[in-house]
Amino acid sequence: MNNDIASVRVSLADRSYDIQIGAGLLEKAADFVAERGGAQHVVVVTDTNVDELYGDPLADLFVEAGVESHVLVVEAGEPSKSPDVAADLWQTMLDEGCDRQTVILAVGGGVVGDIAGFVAATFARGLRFFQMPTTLLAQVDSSVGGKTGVNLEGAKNMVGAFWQPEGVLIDTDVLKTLPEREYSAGLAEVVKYGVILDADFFEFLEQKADAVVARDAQVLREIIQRSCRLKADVVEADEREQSGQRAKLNYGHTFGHALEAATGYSELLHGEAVAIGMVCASRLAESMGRIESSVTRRQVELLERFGLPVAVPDGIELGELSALMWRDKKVRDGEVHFVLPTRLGEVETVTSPGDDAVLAAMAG
Ligand SMILES: NC(=O)c1ccc[n+]([C@@H]2O[C@H](COP(=O)([O-])OP(=O)(O)OC[C@H]3O[C@@H](n4cnc5c(N)ncnc54)[C@H](O)[C@@H]3O)[C@@H](O)[C@H]2O)c1
Ligand SMILES: O=C(O)C(=O)C[C@@H](O)[C@H](O)[C@H](O)COP(=O)(O)O
Ligand SMILES: [Zn+2]
Repeated sequence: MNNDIASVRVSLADRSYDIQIGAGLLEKAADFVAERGGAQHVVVVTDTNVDELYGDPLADLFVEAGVESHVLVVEAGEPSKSPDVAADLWQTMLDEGCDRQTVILAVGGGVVGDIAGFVAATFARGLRFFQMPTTLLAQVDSSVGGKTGVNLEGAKNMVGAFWQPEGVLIDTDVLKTLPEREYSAGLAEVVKYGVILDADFFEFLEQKADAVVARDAQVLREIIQRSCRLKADVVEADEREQSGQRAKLNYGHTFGHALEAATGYSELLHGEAVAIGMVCASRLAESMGRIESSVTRRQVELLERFGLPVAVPDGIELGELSALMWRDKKVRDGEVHFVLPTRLGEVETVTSPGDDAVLAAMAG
């Protein structure tokens, strides 16, 4: 194992925690939770793919550490982020004798992290919770910041809670087994950070694009650390999305979530929908005269280089997408709010730009 561990602190008063990033950290999982959680009983929530790859070594680690553990496995994929699956997990935990001393460890991608976090926030009115993200998307985004929840039909993440983990352990080695399409999906959220917060980071991604695609270990580690720091800064400033700052992290998501809902959460991956959504949002900003066309062009080129889609797929009715946007959590006083770029590295929120402009942005 490479002992070089990077650490990112998320400072949230009594809810502060560390994100540890390094190669081979999976083998520290049991100690990481036991040291912080003082845990005697850990419920590991994971999915079928991750369990197949990492379930056995993980279970051995808990035995060696003398910590009793149960593994609860959900079906891999977005449909598992549902109220029904949450209810199954609550019931199983009750049947297994879980109580308020039980600690939950999410091991998987954003689906596992979001549903395990939601169960942690709600079972017995709240359990201690840790994240071990295993997709790039989860390592750069979903494991940090405490948004947890499930989808309703036609409305993404509509039921949930803010519930911070008490620690996040990121083993960059597990990305070696991540399928190409899932790796690309994670890169969409990485590009997002460059557009909304950090033009230098965007340029770094452009310059290192080949190394990024090749999953170069050093570049990956830098990307994960910088992304976690950028997200932590936003979460520290606006933990519960009240002041408008956290809404920046939603760039591309008003279009993206509508795309995911319109396709039944099964055709497009979240990162793919966000990639298309960012291009739609940028085009919308361009049509309103808010940015130069080069801002959109550079996003399109980088997203394509990373193997991501940049246009609404054929067969999706644009009017239906537009209607689904009214279920966005950023709707206030009957107005849809879009996060739009003002230049690379900066965004602002714009209220109801008009249906025609929104439809035109999606049409391309
Ligand atoms: N809470 C947040 O702040 C936040 C942020 C961004 C996204 N999200 C949510 O995250 C979800 C998407 O997460 P995701 O992209 O990680 O998808 P995912 O959790 O579905 O994981 C993608 C796939 O990769 C597999 N997998 C996971 N780790 C693997 C590994 N190391 N090797 C091989 N296969 C592996 C999984 O089994 C799954 O099939 C969406 O529901 C999205 O809404 C939440
Ligand atoms: O952490 C946040 O805040 C984000 O917006 C990050 C997004 O990438 C993520 O997809 C999030 O789950 C979207 O949140 P929602 O509030 O729009 O459901
Ligand atoms: Zn997202």
